[in-house]
Amino acid sequence: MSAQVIDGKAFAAKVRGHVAEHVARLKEENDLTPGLAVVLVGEDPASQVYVRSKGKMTVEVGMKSVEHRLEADTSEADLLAVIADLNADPTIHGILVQLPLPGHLNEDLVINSIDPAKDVDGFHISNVGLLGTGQKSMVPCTPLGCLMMLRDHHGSLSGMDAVVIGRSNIVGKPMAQLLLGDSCTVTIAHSRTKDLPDVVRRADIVVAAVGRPEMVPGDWIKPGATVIDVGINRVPNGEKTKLVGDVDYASCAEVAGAITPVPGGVGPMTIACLLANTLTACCRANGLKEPEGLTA
Ligand SMILES: Nc1nc2c(c(=O)[nH]1)N[C@@H](CN(C=O)c1ccc(C(=O)N[C@@H](CCC(=O)O)C(=O)O)cc1)CN2
Repeated sequence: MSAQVIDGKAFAAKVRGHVAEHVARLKEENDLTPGLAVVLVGEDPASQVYVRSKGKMTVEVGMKSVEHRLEADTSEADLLAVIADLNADPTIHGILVQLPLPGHLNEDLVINSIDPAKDVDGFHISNVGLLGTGQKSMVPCTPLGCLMMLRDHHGSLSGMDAVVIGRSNIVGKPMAQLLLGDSCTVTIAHSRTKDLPDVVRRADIVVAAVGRPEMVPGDWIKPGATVIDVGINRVPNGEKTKLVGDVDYASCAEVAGAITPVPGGVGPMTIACLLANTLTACCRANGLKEPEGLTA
């Protein structure tokens, strides 16, 4: 068997197209422009690339884009002051602090200082609680992107066995909540899980989010299962480097029914969902109907 490749790049372009249509309508009918502010502290090269892409795509869908680039040694008080200003700015509907932050900054404190209604990353403790209790919240972008691809591929996920490998607050835990919300039977597996290969072999849906290059081989995958690879690992490739996921693509693609590639799978959906969340936040802030199909 050779798996169907789920093209995240094409799907993300479609999502951004829907967002752009809604943004144009908001402008025409309500004289409103959604605004997204991205805060970057320090000079991490990968973060700089992601922040540049976010700004470019924000403008491409017709939204207002604001960037705050702060020195790596910025104090917590100064960072909190930037966030407080953005919280108070009525033209800004979404605020995102690019992670990881330099080690001297308390990530939880910083994230929880963002107005939960503008927390388009869905990392604020209030949004975590709302998602966990099945209430309307801002949903973290990467898991939301995975859910959209799964719904698009399967239609209903009800009754399916899903295994999420990884228990991070940013991906693993919210992914499990979303799958539960769609009535999957969900297992969260991690580094201490006993008999991990057997646990994964039971799954109709495998979401790999461990951050270990090519950790999941094809013989862990149930024939026909859907494999969503969240990993983005840069590994040596001769004199250069290449990107690989958390699953061994070649062997998993032989067994799976469908699989996301790396690059071009989950990654592009992260930024598309960030734009979708900013649009949703703008609609909620103004008491307008939310766009359909762009949130959980
Ligand atoms: N505040 C946040 N910080 C971080 C998040 C996040 O969602 N919010 N996620 C990641 C980084 N990230 C967005 O910020 C991100 C990662 C990867 C991609 C992507 O499109 N990847 C491409 C490959 C890109 C490459 O060549 O390096 C792909 O998979 O095809 C987009 C966004 C950590 N920080």
